[in-house]
Amino acid sequence: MNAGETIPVTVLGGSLGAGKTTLLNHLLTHAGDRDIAVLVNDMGSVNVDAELVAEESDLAVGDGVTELSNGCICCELQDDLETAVVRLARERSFDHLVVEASGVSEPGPVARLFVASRAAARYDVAGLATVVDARLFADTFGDGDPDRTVAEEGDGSVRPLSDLLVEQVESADLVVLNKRDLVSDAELAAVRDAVEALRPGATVVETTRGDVDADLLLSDLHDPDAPVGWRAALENDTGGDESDRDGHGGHGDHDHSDHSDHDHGGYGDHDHDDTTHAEATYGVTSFVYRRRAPLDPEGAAAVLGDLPDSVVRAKGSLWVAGAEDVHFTYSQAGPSAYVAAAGPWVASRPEFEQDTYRRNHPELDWHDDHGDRRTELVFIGRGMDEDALAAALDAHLLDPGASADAGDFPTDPGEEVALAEPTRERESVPTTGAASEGGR
Ligand SMILES: Nc1nc2c(ncn2[C@@H]2O[C@H](COP(=O)(O)OP(=O)(O)OP(=O)(O)O)[C@@H](O)[C@H]2O)c(=O)[nH]1
Repeated sequence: MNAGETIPVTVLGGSLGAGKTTLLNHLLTHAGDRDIAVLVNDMGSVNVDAELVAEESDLAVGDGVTELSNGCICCELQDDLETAVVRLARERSFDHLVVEASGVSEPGPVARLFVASRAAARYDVAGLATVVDARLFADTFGDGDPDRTVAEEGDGSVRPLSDLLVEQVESADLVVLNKRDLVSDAELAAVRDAVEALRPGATVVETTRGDVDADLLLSDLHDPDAPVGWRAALENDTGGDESDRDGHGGHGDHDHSDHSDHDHGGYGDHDHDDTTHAEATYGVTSFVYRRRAPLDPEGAAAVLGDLPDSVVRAKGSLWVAGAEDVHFTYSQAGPSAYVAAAGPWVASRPEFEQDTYRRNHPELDWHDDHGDRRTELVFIGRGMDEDALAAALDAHLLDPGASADAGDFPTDPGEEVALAEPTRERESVPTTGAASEGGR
């Protein structure tokens, strides 16, 4: 590398036991004459992964492989990671850096480190690769063994594995469907469907024991502008002309403004996002439910806490009666669904703040009466009964200002409550190969 040149970085993510270390070893033994530096993060105090990688590749820890232990690099080890990568670039010359994030790290924040820190001057993100345990994914989003749908976070708390799987796929440029040998063709097709829906446009490859093509993995795959599935649906939808968004034109038989026979400010629709590759290729559809009216809290919680299995992912904003100043966000992935208080609506802030905000965000969808208050949810799934889903939510629409008790909904910014969550038992979480393959 010449002075001043940046080093490409590939961030490797994936759930616990998905096969990241196996893939890394495959990569190191098939790297040809490339000089690859590897940075491995492991959750335990002993960095098992670094040792395994070093062992199999004849590299000593501290030589080609640098270890960071005792934490998750997306949160408490960010500073260490930054220091380590800057030091690495100073002390050694190499062609490519691969960072293996622990199985519970979110790859996004790790990648951002290389864009927005001291490391940015030395590195360029070439891609985010997510290794998916195809077996685990099929189980989590298929029939679902609830005991397996839990992962432990760095701080010792638990969160549904399904959430993490979804996030790791959503941010990937390359999705490696590993453990091909443990799924049937039909299961693999279903996993591909879901992955395509969550991350349209990502490159998807199938591997056994991480036998990924080194050239592909190390190539420049990163598209920072490629939106994740749900965001793509939302953006495609809001990108339409105003008449579409008002439900007065455009999407013909998918326009459900007639579900709300009372006037909610003339803003009710339910549109297909019919532009995605996933839909054309895999029969995966998404649609946006958007209403300018508050939802009855209890009814909304009942519907959104028990979505049909056909929905793989749902996400968006909620306007909830009884808490009309709180902008709620909603996120569902497989068997888990959460509502969080994101803070006040812009329309609930003092007027001068509203003006400033709107000046700085001209794209903000603003309604004369309701400001930015809205319910706007995108649903991604296979074979969804969109009419039934829209009707189920419409049944709980109230008039703006209607009194209601928002009882269980969170109100402090950042506070989150579960509308649905899988069984939270730690002992069945696959943390090693033996455990992840047990019970199959
Ligand atoms: N059957 C099968 N087993 C695999 C495959 N790839 C990896 N494994 C096994 O799965 C287990 C976990 O693989 P690792 O490479 O350690 O996974 P990891 O993602 O690095 O795991 P963590 O670091 O704990 O997150 C090991 O026992 C591997 O031998 C595969 O394609 N098929």
